[in-house]
Amino acid sequence: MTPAGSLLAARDLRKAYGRTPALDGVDFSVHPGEVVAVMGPSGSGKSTLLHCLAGIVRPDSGTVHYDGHVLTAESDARRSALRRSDFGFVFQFGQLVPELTCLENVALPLRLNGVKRKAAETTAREWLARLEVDDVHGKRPGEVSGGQGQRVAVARALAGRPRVLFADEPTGALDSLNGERVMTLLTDAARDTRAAVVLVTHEPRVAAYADREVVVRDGTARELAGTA
Ligand SMILES: Nc1ncnc2c1ncn2[C@@H]1O[C@H](COP(=O)(O)OP(=O)(O)OP(=O)(O)O)[C@@H](O)[C@H]1O
Repeated sequence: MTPAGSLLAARDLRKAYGRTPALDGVDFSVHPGEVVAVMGPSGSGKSTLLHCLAGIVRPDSGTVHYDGHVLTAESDARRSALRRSDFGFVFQFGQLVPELTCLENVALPLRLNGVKRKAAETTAREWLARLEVDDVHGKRPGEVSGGQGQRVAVARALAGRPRVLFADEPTGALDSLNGERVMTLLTDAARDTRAAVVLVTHEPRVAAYADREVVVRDGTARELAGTA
């Protein structure tokens, strides 16, 4: 069972790395179009939770439901396919392919999902414009600034119209002005497309863009009062 209306929900997730417990009975859910911030101190289990929710890491016990699938019961191949078709990812660093232009980077996930080159590049151009970086089409990631590169990464994550966007410290490498702009563009675009967003951050000013905040501490999660 998943909470009514939720798109992605986890129940009683537990995960240890050897003798180090990372998750110790975590419940979590997110609705379509909702942005949920996952906060907590360093080492509290935020990234592990994100990786379990996205089907990258298999928890030791507990379940993850996604849109009628029990993600935790699916094969590795099926979880990879779902990740490619339904999920988008934005990380702090190094996610663009250095040999490709920014336009090709944004078009890449669409191409991998079978979209023809021309259509993929048209969509990629629209997303680069939406993220206010339409001047970097022909440049490679090494030739653009950190803020521009992060906007390209957000464009790439959203261009495939993911139903869930996973963002792990998406502004961690940016100055505060760039960070705020990226968060505004990211959350506006996600809300427009009704994507659910799982946003891992340790910065309250980034979490402020979320509809709800969940705090992970010592492997357990609780709702931050007043944000639900
Ligand atoms: N691959 C791994 N192998 C061993 N231990 C790990 C691994 N990944 C995480 N851990 C441990 O699990 C716990 C939770 O780590 P996790 O990365 O989920 O925390 P976090 O809240 O995301 O931390 P940070 O904010 O520093 O990124 C920590 O004690 C960490 O050392």
